[in-house]
Formats: sequence, C-alpha cells, structure tokens
Amino acid sequence: MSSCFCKSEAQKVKLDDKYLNLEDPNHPANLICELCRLFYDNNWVTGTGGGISIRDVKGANPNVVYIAPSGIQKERLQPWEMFVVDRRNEQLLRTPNECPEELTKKYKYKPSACTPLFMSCYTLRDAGACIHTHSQNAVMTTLLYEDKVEFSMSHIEQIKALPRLAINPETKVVEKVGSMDYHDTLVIPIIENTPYEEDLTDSLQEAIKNYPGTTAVLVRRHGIYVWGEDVWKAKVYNEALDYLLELAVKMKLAGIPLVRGTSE
Ligand SMILES: CSC[C@@H](O)[C@@H](O)C(=O)COP(=O)(O)O
Ligand SMILES: [Zn+2]
Repeated sequence: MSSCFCKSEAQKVKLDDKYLNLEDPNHPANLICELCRLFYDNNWVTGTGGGISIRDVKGANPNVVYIAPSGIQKERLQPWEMFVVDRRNEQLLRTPNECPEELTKKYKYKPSACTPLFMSCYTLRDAGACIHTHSQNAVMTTLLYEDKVEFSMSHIEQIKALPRLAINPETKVVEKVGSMDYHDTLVIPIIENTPYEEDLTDSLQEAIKNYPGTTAVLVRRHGIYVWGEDVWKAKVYNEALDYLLELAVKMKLAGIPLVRGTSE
C-alpha cells in the first residue's frame, strides 16, 4: 500500500494553481487522496461511498475547504480533482472542471453529495476536517439499535481517545476541554437515512445541536460522520469510534451490556 500522494498526472500537465501544492504532503488536497486510500484499505470508502473533507486550518485563509468530487473511486482521487469552497458563504473557489482537458477527459465533475453535511460540521462545530465512512461496524451498530435514536457505551479503554466537549458559557460554542475518561459513557446520536445524501442535512444539524458532547453522528443503514479540530484529530476519532463500534457489535451479539451496570 502506497502512502505517497498522487501527483503524476497533474505534474505532467503542469498546473499553476494557488489551491494546490503537489510538493507538500500535508496540503489538504494531497492529504484527502492519501487518507482516502488508507480508508479504502479499511473498507470504509469502497465502491465510491464515504469520503473526507479538510479545512485549511493552517493556511493563509482558514475558511478554505477542500471537497472531493462525487461518484469517484475514492482510492483513485488525485489532488487536481478537488473542489474548493469558502466556508463562510459556500462560494465555489475552485473546480476541477477548469483543469485542462488532458486531465478532465471532458468528464464533468460535481462536488461530493456530502458537501452540505461537511459544511454543517465546519459551521456548527468549527471542525477542521470531517470524515464520512460506510463502515460496516457503523451500519451494523445502527441495525442492532434499530429502535434507538442514540448509541451508548462505557468502560472501554479506547473511549479515552475521544474528546471531552463542552459548551463555552460565554461564547456558547462547543469546545474541546480534554479527553473522555474510562468511566465516561460515550453517546452518539443515530439519524435516519434518506434517499439523497443532501436530505440528511437537517437531521444531522439537529443531532449536532442536540448532542453538544458528540464528535460523530451515525446514519442508520448508511454509515457515520466524524469530525475533529484538525485532520489528524478527525482521523484518530474515526479510528477510535470504529474500533468501539466493532467491539459493540461483538458485545451485543454475545449478550454483553454496552453500558456497564445496566441491561443496555
Ligand atoms: C455508493 S453511493 C454513496 C453516496 O450516496 C454517498 O452516501 C457517499 O457516501 C458518497 O457520496 P459522493 O457524492 O460520491 O462523495
Ligand atoms: Zn455515504
């Protein structure tokens, strides 16, 4: 498995583009490609499902958001294929459709159908990156909790990898105030799936507002959205959650309660 970012095609064509930097492996457009390959190998973004968006938190303009195109095999993405959007007004700053035809092969790219959901995490939670996976652990959890609107779990060491979030009483903004403890109960809201991804936006926003302590939302029979302060935090939270959801499925099937001391 390669961990380098794809630059070959764009290099051959010689792109002069202020929203790309093929030499910097930490540039959001390159990281999206690298992480999608990693996620693909975990079965999280296969068959074009799922994806990741990154906000350029360390760049000159931290409102710049990178979004992959829709319906593309995520493990084959290239940096030049990214859309760039301004978080404040959702104005499109860059489209891959303006790249030379040698690259686009006349294919008309559309931004990911997850764009309004990613933007919700940026605006409501000031996220630095947002990951969407079709992880079977996430889907299976929502099936085992078919009649529930939230998932709970406690007393598992890996919970400590997740952030402790709280509303700042002055700014009213949700902030990270530390990490969760072993004794804490992890609670993740579950929203119902809709035929079109963008139609999930209202219920995702509602869940984000109703659960200030969460850094993820499960989507029934579909997958999960996970966000973090920056791309690396989002990656860690997604990995920790997927581990916990895999364990939860096994525990549930073995009849072991997920919240210690209860029958749940
Ligand atoms: C396999 S189709 C999946 C899509 O409908 C959607 O759920 C998804 O995760 C990815 O959407 P995309 O527009 O390709 O970024
Ligand atoms: Zn999806």
